[in-house]
Amino acid sequence: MLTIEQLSLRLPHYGTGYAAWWKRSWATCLDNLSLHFLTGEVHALVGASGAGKSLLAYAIMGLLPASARLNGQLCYQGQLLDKRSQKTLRGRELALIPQSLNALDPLVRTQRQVAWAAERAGQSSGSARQSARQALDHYRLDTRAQQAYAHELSGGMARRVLTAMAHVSQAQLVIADEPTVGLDPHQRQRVLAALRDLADQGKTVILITHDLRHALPIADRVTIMRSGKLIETAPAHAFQGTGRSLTNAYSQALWLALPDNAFTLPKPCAASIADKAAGIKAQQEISVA
Ligand SMILES: Nc1ncnc2c1ncn2[C@@H]1O[C@H](COP(=O)(O)OP(=O)(O)OP(=O)(O)O)[C@@H](O)[C@H]1O
Ligand code: NI
Repeated sequence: MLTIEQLSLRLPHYGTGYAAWWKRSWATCLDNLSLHFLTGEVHALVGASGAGKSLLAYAIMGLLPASARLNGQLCYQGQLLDKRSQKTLRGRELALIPQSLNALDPLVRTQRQVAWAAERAGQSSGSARQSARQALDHYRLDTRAQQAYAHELSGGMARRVLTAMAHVSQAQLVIADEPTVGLDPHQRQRVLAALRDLADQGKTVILITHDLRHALPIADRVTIMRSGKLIETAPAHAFQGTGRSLTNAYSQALWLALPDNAFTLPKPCAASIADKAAGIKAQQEISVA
């Protein structure tokens, strides 16, 4: 349903220090990515902080900064996805549940915000109000939460409001950027279940996370990213045992570095020791972050 072909992204980057602040160079933030997302799947994008996950989401949504230099091609339902079509499809066919909860308007009550999302997708104001109520009920937000302002919601509730907005937009492609950050296990479970539910209804869900453990229970496939590059795409069930079905040492290391898997660590062979060490370090950095 969405195909990415040889996508590269460069962003301007300014020197530091008195002598160099005005010098502009270009940083390659996404490096020649090719990837295909299927209808009805939860596809997890997993990688450490700075891997390029959010930038890939912005590239798909057409929300990159004006200075961005993008090469390569995006195709949605067989049609070229360019700036113009992204603008038309955003909020209708394509929805982003953003990483920052600041995306909620602090001055508007929950139900009204969700109704606006439905109106943007083409519903009349009456039916938008009804869709908003239904969606918020569906995500188990009670009447009090539906009438609350953003600052009165818990992190988990706010994520479910953002998910309800994606739900009423009827989007076929939903990208959830780090939806589990800062949530307790119960809230996290609810948010992940809501995303799985969207995929089971035939939508495509891209789940961006730095935590493989959160992705695996609901993902069909997992793509590992590192420093703007795609490392490996594998079915979620490949992440088991000693990770032998994974083809890349970094993916294996990410899997084996999870706390519950530490005891299965095999004696690393000389050729992969460096990459495994890097992977474990990345995982530790992630855990600290
Ligand atoms: N507007 C920007 N201008 C220049 N560089 C940027 C910009 N946005 C992001 N970057 C750089 O691109 C790289 C990838 O950023 P991105 O936000 O996509 O990472 P991420 O994988 O989503 O990380 P996180 O898990 O921390 O959200 C980082 O090194 C970041 O510093
Ligand atoms: Ni991000």
